[in-house]
Amino acid sequence: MNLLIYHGKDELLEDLATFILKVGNEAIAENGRFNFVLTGGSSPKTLYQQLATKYKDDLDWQQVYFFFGDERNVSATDKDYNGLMAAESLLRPLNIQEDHIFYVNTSLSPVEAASAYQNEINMHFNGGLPAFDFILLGMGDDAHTASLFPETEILESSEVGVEAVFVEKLNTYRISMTAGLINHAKNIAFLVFGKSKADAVKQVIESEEEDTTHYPAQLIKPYNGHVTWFLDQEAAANLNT
Ligand SMILES: O=C(O)[C@H](O)[C@@H](O)[C@H](O)[C@H](O)COP(=O)(O)O
Repeated sequence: MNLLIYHGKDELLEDLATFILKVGNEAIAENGRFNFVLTGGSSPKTLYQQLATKYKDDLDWQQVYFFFGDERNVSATDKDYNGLMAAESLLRPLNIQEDHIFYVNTSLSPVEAASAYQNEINMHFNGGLPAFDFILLGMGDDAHTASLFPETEILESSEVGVEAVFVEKLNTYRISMTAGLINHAKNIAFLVFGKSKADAVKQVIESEEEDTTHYPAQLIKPYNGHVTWFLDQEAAANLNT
């Protein structure tokens, strides 16, 4: 695990963008495509905007295939739809062709949407192991990541796939990649800002005992890849390092 702590957001975003571009250029050079999983939430918006402007010429974006680590059970036109935020801040500005963007089809029921998404991923990887080149993750102040929320059944899943998750405290369904699918990625980066996340960051990164039920982000341990934490000083405030 790499732990990068930044005083300012600008430097953090510059380093994270540079990391994404490095992995992307290597993936395209090696395989002719870059399989990139986006996160939702508010933290990545500025990063996405910068990738689409400041860094638009630093990667052959038309060779990138975009996926989502999770999606809310709302219409694709709803402001809370992760795909819409990404489309507005990154995908449309870069004119990414539609068949290179894998949105979760929330017009289906959550279970059907999860199954359909898993099938799309399996087809994209020709039925082979779905090992994404890069998965960007956020983390909530309850240590959830993607939609791996505390005390939800998906945390027990041994599947390498996508599942519907009923999140009690939100009283709604989410569709999420499982930890097993995320952990097959070659590169994983957490992007975590702010004081409200400091306790969760400490529990996930430094606690002695593993308690994945209450701190699900602890499940993220890539089998063959690397996980890097991009933290601002506030989110890292409670760490001993
Ligand atoms: O659908 C989502 O909301 C995300 O996938 C979720 O896992 C997010 O990354 C965290 O909730 C952090 O969200 P913020 O970046 O808004 O703090």
